[in-house]
Amino acid sequence: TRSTRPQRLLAAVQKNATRGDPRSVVRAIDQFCRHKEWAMNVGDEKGCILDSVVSEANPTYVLELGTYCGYSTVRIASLLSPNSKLITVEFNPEYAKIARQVIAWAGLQDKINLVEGASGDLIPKMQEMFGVKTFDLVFLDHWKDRYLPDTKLMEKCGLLRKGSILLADNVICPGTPDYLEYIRNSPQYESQYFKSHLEYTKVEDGLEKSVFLG
Ligand SMILES: Nc1ncnc2c1ncn2CCCCCNC(=O)c1cc(-c2ccc(F)cc2)cc(O)c1O
Ligand SMILES: [Mg+2]
Repeated sequence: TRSTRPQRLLAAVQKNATRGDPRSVVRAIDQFCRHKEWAMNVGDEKGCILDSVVSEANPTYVLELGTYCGYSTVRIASLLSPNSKLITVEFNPEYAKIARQVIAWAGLQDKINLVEGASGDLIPKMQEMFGVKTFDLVFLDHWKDRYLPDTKLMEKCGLLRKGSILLADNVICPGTPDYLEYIRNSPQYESQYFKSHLEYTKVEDGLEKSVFLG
């Protein structure tokens, strides 16, 4: 049977990237998506904004919601300091299978815990499963109608501390209107919009960075 797009993306990584070199994995995926087949990675343009937010935050504990093929997982983990951890949550087992291989190719499996399941089910279990108290940075890139309920759930579970950063992809395209409305009007957050483009296109999109004020 015909291969899937994630399988073809993984093949491009294994063909064009150097084992153990995360930046070459990121570059190989961007090349594949720009010249061969579009895929819903955060991409190179928004990826630079992601890099600057991660570098500035220098987080110890990172949560990513929505792994897909592991592009942003590898991109973030490549910037983390030695004792830090990234937990990434993926709902789709096919995506998770590919992401594990992309993460292994980058040589980052020791920094990354990929857990399969729905964010709404797993968020309440984060403390017991991984011994994490609070997350310093959360990257939201999963179902767009889960951004708001999962943010409220993280607040309720005490997973955010004063200064925790939420970085949300796709707030314009496909769009997360209820999340934007909430986070921009809540006195508990200080938000900033980084205007950019939908990955590999000229369509407007952007990242919303919000600092939890506690
Ligand atoms: N742990 C969990 N819990 C719940 N859902 C979970 C999950 N883990 C995964 N999912 C299920 C999310 C599946 C992918 C989410 N991302 C997206 O849907 C997405 C779509 C576009 C897009 C834009 C314009 C277009 F024309 C077409 C597509 C771009 C993006 O950057 C996107 O991130
Ligand atoms: Mg996205």
